[in-house]
Formats: sequence, structure tokens, C-alpha cells
Amino acid sequence: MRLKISLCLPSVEDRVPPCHTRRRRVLPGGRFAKMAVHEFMHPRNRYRQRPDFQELIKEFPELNEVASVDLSGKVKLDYKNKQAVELLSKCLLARDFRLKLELPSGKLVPTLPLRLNYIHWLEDIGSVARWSEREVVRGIDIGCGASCIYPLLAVVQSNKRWHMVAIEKAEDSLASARANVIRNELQQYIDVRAQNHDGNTILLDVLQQMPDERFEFCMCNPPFFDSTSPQKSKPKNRTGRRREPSNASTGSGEELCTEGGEVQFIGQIIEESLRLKDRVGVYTTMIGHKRSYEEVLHALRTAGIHNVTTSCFCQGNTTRWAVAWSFDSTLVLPFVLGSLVANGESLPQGKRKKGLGKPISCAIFTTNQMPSLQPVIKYIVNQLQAISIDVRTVKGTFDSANEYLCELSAQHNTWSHQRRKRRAERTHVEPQNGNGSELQQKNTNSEKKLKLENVVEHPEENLASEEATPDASSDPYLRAALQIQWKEDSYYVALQYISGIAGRDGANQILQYLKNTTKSNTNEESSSHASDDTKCQ
Ligand SMILES: C[S@@+](CC[C@H](N)C(=O)[O-])C[C@H]1O[C@@H](n2cnc3c(N)ncnc32)[C@H](O)[C@@H]1O
Repeated sequence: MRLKISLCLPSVEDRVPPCHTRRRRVLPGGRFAKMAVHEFMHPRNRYRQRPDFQELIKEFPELNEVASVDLSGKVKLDYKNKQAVELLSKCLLARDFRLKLELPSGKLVPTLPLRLNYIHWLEDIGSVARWSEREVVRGIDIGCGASCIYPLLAVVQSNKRWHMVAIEKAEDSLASARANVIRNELQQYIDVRAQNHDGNTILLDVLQQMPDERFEFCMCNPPFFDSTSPQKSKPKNRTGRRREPSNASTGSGEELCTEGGEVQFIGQIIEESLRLKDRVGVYTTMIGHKRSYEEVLHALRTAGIHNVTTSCFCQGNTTRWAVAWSFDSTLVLPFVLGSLVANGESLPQGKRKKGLGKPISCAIFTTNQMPSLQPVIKYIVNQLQAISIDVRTVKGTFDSANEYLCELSAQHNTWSHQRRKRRAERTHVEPQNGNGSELQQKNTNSEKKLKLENVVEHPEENLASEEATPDASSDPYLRAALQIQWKEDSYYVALQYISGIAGRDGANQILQYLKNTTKSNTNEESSSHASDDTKCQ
């Protein structure tokens, strides 16, 4: 029987598709085929299928003005034409979401595939955070822009279960955002608020105005560029190989630029989150540049924030990154679909598709051996703490009747060679009874064997490197989720690797350590019907 961790673990086909870096599919014989970039969008993103422009024009004849027919007879839109981009967004919003949108000229035109990728990622976060159990999910959009696109989409896509506070700093955008909310009669669900101009805060001032409110999430599409840089809104082209953007760029300098660029902006959200903590369940933001993404992850680690998940949104030729973090100890963010590893290392594509992999599980005691789940939980937690693994309860208590879930974090490998260490300890215990000489003889033999095993299997330098402590600001050596469950006639332990350089092997070894200690303790204590049942599955 295979046990599954019940924390809404994703099925493989639900996972977020791999990132932008792979645009070629390997064909038999090692040839490459170019893949449609749309394949990398979120699996639920309706725009993975390119719109059929011919059909769309029938419904919205105004598109005719910006469409052309190519030599093969295909109807095409010129994405370099600002008017075409705006018209397409408006038509798709009307057709697919029944939303009406108007924008003052010169303002950022929201492209829908990207906006929807972000919304779907939030839904994935919500399924781990169990938002489905709430009647209303409250969210904040930082910098809603003139379109107010994210709050509009969030409300409609959730069938009005998500209620949004939309914050905006620019006065003209604020007025336009309010008009778009009224235009769609969604004032009951979207509260558009002006950012405090005098203050220098992003969330603090606004949340101070609502002291009794708690939000499930916040989101942000920050101004990407540094207003103090001479290049301003031009992305850095360090290699000189960056292609010209295939879409017309829209948006004013005020919308796209901020002092210090996105890293400083997001850095401030991180700082404020350290003060606001659980006032917001999950802090999320989009990031425009890969380099900023790495800097943001570093800032989170430096702030001691490790409950993090990341994603990347791929659409057309544009890629954006996203980061979420939380102070909620009952929410294990790395369980979110398609999560990349939290230390910022991008996994190879094939691996990322499989995400964190399946949990491994094993029966650890039978109900004949343990009367209830409580002593099993206490026993396992003691065994883990004995080797300095930090155990943080996520669900259930030590007195749980059916299930207990916790998060493990280890700073270095303390589980390898435990059997040998225990044996070595035993050999150093002075014999207390009359069989002293016999026992001493046995111990001497096992000591010899132990020495031999150490020489053959594990030279000293290996031991030293395994126990090396990583630098304090980095991720733990291993993070994993552990579930203890009672089912039929046995108690099961399941381990899910989350992150850390120990990898899935580290999680396997911890499960093996638990099996071994159980086996040796039950052998010592009750001898006969011990742990033949500790089979791993
Ligand atoms: C890149 S635009 C995003 C607009 C919209 N959310 C979208 O995705 O199309 C960034 C927005 O953040 C606003 N903004 C900049 N600094 C802000 C702040 N401190 N508080 C609130 N909004 C801010 C800008 O005026 C701009 O409208």
C-alpha cells in the first residue's frame, strides 16, 4: 500500500510547465524541434491555445482594422502595433471574462496570458493554503494600474469569492482603475485605495487604515526599472544578444520605473512583511528580470525567510518570475504546484516537470506493537530530535488520533552511520553483569568490524564533508515534510523532500534511519514480534 501525504500534493499532469529556457523538444535521433512557446504557460491558462483571429474578428469586427492576412491566408495581428495589442486585450476580456476595459492613452496595456498565469499560480497557492475552506478570500494588489486588471480578473475568475483591495499611487491611474471597477459593477468586491503620498510605505500605511482585517494574499506587478539609471526603461542587454521585444511596449515612465528598480521595491515589501507577518497569509510578487529574481531570493534568505515558493510565467517570448513567502507555520509553501527549489537553483527541466517527486512511505509499527498514534508520534519525534533535526508541527498535535504532519529541517547530515555510532557507543559501555568477558569479547569483535567498515566504506574525509555546516544565511541542508498516519493494522510514516542540497536521497536516508532505530529498539525491548513489518513502499 502506498501512502500519500494529504496536503493536496499535485498530480504530475497538473504541474506548472517547465520554464522558458527549453524551447526545443528532442526528436528521435537527437534532432531538435522548436516547441510552441505557448506550451510553457500554466496548464489551466486558456491562452495556451492561440486565439482563432478569424473567429474573433467575426465577433469583434473592429479587430479588422489591425489585422492582416499572410501569404498562406492566415489572419494575423501585428503585435508591434500598440493599438492592436490594446484592442486584442479588450476583445479577449469581453469574450472570455465578460469584462469591459477602458484605458487613458499612454497607460500600460495588460496582456492577458501573463496576467492569467499569475492568477492561476495564486489559485495553486490557495489550494495548498486551503482557501477553498473560506467563504471569502481577501487579497491585495499593490500597484493596480489604470486597468485594475488583476483585481478584475481575480474577482471574475473566482466567481466573486476573492475580494480585493487595489492600491495605486498615480492619481490618474487611480481614477481610471475606479472607473473600470464601476464599469463592471464590481464595487462590492474591489476596494480601490490611494497609496499614501506622504508616507514611504507600500503596505504598512494601507493596512494601518484597516487594523482588524487580515488578508489571505497580496500580489504585485512592480515597476521593473530603476528611475535613477541612465538606461531607465530599457532592459540590460549584457550579452548584446537580446532580441528586440516582439510586442509593442506600452506604459508610462511612472508606471514602469521606481527608484532602485524592482529589487528595491520588492526589498521594501519584504521588510514590511517582517513587521506585518500574519496580517497577510502569503506575500507574492512578480519579477521582471532573472537577475532581480536571484537578488530577491537572496534577500529573503538573508531576512531568515525560508518558507518560500517560486514560479516562472512563460508566455510568448516573455518570461517573468514570481516569488511567494509566508510566516504561517501551518502552510508549507514548497508544496505549491510546480515549485522550483527554494534556493533559487533552477532544476533541470525534466526534473522540474516531476516537481518534488512522490513521497516515500513505510509502515513503522503495527497496532500490536503500539496501542495508539500518540506514542508513535512521540517516539518518531524523539528519534529525530535526538539527531538534531528540527521538527515543526504543521497539522495535528502530539495527541492526534489519526494523523500528524510536521516539517523537518536539518542543518547537516546527522543521520548517516547511526547504526555504527550506536554500536560504537555500546562497545564503550563497561559490562555490569557476570557475562562480562563474553560481552567484552563480542564488543572487541564488533569494534574490529566497525573499524574495517569505516575504512572500506567511509573514509574519514567523507564523514567530515557530510557533517559540514552550511553558511547560516543559506537554506537548510535538508527540508522535508513528514506525515505519521494510522491505517488499518499499522502506523505509517511518509516523507516528502522539499528542498536542500541533501536532495531526495537525504529524505530516503532519514526514513531508513527511522526504520533502523525502530528495528533495533524493538529488537532490544520486545525481541520477538518486532519490526518485520517495517517494509518500505
Ligand atoms: C508595472 S505597473 C502594473 C500595473 C498593473 N498591475 C498591471 O499589471 O498591468 C506598476 C504600478 O504600480 C504603481 N506604483 C508604483 N509605486 C507604487 C506604490 N508605492 N504604491 C502603489 N502603487 C505603486 C504604478 O503607478 C503602476 O501603476
